Amino acid sequence: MRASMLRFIKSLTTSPSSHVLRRGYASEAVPERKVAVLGAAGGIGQPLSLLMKLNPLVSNLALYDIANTPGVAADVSHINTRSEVVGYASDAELGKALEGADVVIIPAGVPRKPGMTRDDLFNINAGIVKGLCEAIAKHCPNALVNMISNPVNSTVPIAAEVFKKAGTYDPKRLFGVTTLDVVRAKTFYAGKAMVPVAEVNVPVVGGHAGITILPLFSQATPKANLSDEVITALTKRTQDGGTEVVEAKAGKGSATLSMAYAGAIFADACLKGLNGVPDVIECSFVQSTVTELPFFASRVRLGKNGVEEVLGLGPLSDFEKEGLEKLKPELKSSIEKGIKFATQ
Ligand SMILES: NC(=O)c1ccc[n+]([C@@H]2O[C@H](COP(=O)([O-])OP(=O)(O)OC[C@H]3O[C@@H](n4cnc5c(N)ncnc54)[C@H](O)[C@@H]3O)[C@@H](O)[C@H]2O)c1
Ligand SMILES: O=C(O)C[C@H](O)C(=O)O
Repeated sequence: MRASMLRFIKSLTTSPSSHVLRRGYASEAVPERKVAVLGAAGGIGQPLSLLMKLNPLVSNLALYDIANTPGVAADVSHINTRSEVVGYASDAELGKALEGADVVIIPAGVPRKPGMTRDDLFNINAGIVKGLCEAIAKHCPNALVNMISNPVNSTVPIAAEVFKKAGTYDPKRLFGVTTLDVVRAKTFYAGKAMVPVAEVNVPVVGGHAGITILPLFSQATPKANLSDEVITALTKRTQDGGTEVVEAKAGKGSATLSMAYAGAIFADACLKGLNGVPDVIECSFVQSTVTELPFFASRVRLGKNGVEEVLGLGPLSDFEKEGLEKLKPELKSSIEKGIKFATQ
């Protein structure tokens, strides 16, 4: 997945776009696909919009934000790639931004400052996500929704409840984006295992906050003989990856560039699945029966209708089994908090 993303970015800088459209993303003509980014002018939204503009699977790119959209849309629209870009700048234009969308990516909402947990964002972001999901239910109920806004462990259940209330809920079409946890786990593992990072695979399961993020380094490939101490340190660094960035940015927000990259990887996987590309697998926080919790992140096979199959956890080490049991109460309460907010 990562290699193909890098390939298409490279190809776009060296080839005319007509050439790019013939490249191997699908054997037949590349179908029309509309992607909407909600929160497109933000720290994540801007580089994510750029990356979606570079993606040859996208034919229409709708950029929506409540502030600064016209400048971002004008800027991105000048790039000579396939998609047509339209900016939508106010609540009144949200419906048009969403109409006909195949994939809706939501990075709208406030980010953390040092000392905050993701749950501290709940009071502001829950309302933002609820409003945007009500509009999705009305204007593009069949879209695949990629939820980036934090706290993901609660915003995904909020979205599910909004869609249920509107009668449009399809669990196959709602995704919490946890790809950044996988991106981090791969990078940190490659550094310790001394293996080429592009070849690394590490599933990350659970949720997207602190100890609910559970990287399964026992299943990492290429295999490496790492000590228990190193695995413990890698696990902690992956769980604290967001905080590492929040602290380094010292009050100027959280991860934006690595998140845009991760969001673009996940949206690309959704588009490939919709287009019928086989064996597209990414980790995501989805409705699940893998554990007793109603939502859980694990590897998911993507297809023409979104989630084709939620894959199981596979064999866990004792350390991972312990981590799994430890994360459940926190994840459960974050899910319940989201459901309560959306149903009250
Ligand atoms: N899932 C993840 O792995 C992950 C990673 C990084 C950040 N995040 C989360 O993503 C969110 C955005 O982070 P950021 O750094 O881009 O923040 P930001 O403040 O830079 O950008 C947020 C954007 O959302 C817009 N916005 C606010 N309310 C809106 C609404 N109702 N409709 C449309 N747009 C609206 C703002 O105008 C702003 O442009 C935060 O909640 C952050 O915690 C998640
Ligand atoms: O840490 C944050 O607040 C942002 C995001 O969830 C991340 O993992 O980087």
